[in-house]
Amino acid sequence: MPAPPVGIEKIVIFFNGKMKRYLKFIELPLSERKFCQSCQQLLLPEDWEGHQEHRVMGDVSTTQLRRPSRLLSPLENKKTNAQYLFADRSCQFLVDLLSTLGFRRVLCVGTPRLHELIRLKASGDEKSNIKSLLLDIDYRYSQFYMEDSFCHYNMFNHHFFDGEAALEVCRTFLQDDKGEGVIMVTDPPFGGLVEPLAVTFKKLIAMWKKGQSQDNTHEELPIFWIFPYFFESRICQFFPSFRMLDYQVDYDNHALYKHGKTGRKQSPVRIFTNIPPSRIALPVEEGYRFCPLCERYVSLENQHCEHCGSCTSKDSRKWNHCFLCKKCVKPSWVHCSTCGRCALPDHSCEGPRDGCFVCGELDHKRSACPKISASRKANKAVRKQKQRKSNKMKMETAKGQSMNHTSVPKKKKRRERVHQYLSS
Ligand SMILES: C[S@@+](CC[C@H](N)C(=O)[O-])C[C@H]1O[C@@H](n2cnc3c(N)ncnc32)[C@H](O)[C@@H]1O
Ligand SMILES: [Zn+2]
Ligand SMILES: [Zn+2]
Ligand SMILES: [Zn+2]
Ligand SMILES: [Zn+2]
Ligand SMILES: [Zn+2]
Repeated sequence: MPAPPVGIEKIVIFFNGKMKRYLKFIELPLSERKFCQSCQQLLLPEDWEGHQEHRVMGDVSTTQLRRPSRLLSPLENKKTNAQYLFADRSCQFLVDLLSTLGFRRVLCVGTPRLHELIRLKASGDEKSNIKSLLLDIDYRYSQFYMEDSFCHYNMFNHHFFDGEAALEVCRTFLQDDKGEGVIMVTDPPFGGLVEPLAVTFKKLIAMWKKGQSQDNTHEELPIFWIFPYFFESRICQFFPSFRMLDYQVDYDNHALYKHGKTGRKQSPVRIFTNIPPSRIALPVEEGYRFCPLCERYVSLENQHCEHCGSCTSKDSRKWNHCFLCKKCVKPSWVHCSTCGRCALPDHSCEGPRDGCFVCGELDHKRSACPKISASRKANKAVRKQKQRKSNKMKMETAKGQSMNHTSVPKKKKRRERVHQYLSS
């Protein structure tokens, strides 16, 4: 028998069961293209009978197939872990930014809507031919993508559900072109712990590094980590080269929004990155300006403090400089002479202290204290992570149920912290 042409094994892998179904599906006339909303599944004529009592949508167009994040309903099981999808404005901003910065490959970790917009642009515009690989735990997406553009993945323990073949897809993607022109963009569930995520991202960075030539050893894999601003100290503890941008990431279905004075929605979500902020222009028409002293774009309300020497606001409100604390503080805080620092006016000076029990700072709790040994906490998180069965999560997601990674008391604590930040 003649030897198969080079690469045939790879092609065979692509045409697995799911893909065969997809190819059959797009061959169907429009009137026979159905999607079961109850089961979140594309239906072939032989499946129809089993879904008679379900909510079935007909005439699924090619345009709809190219935007699975609109066809699938976002997972909304838990407030802290819901699938928050980018609003068009933010998604468009990200794609334009990636293109302006000259990236040719984007590893999308938990960003299905960004992945699909990149692919849409690439198919419609010859010039912007950016490739994208999506890693996500939401298995429903496997119906719409080949194995070279989607891997079923758990970002909390760096697990590829389809084993070595999927890991190889990711490795090739990161190491292609000697690792040049690639960026990782991630938007993890906000209820997730920073430590296991950081451990995972370091593994992806190491994978990318292995494809680098020897003389590039000091280079870093460019990353956009999208997360609420109040995790800044935690993220920078693991990735000291990261800076937080002022850009407010908007979502279609975000529970943490609150209305600002202008009536405009204020999002607490920001971009953390190791790309110099001076290279990232934020849209002036959306209320950002360039601060020549800080050499970065900031929101209009974020004023440059001459005493601190920087634009100090973290939450896009105007912060005030306190000469006693020698730093800028949130507008809602006043200096308390009993405590010797700024705090909310209704804090209790006696009784249990607000803020951190370890270092006394008011802007974080003990659990987020940068002074507690990072390694001790990371080890604890990894131990906890190991205890969780990865297949439990696989089953839960397949059923569209909870994607819960944290114990109940921890989650409750985190929700309280989020609330505390948003109401101060
Ligand atoms: C906050 S949403 C971000 C979606 C993004 N804003 C978008 O529009 O493309 C979190 C994403 O991470 C995925 N996700 C949740 N838990 C995950 C896990 N353990 N491993 C990998 N992905 C996960 C969800 O399915 C979801 O797509
Ligand atoms: Zn059904
Ligand atoms: Zn400034
Ligand atoms: Zn100041
Ligand atoms: Zn003060
Ligand atoms: Zn006090």
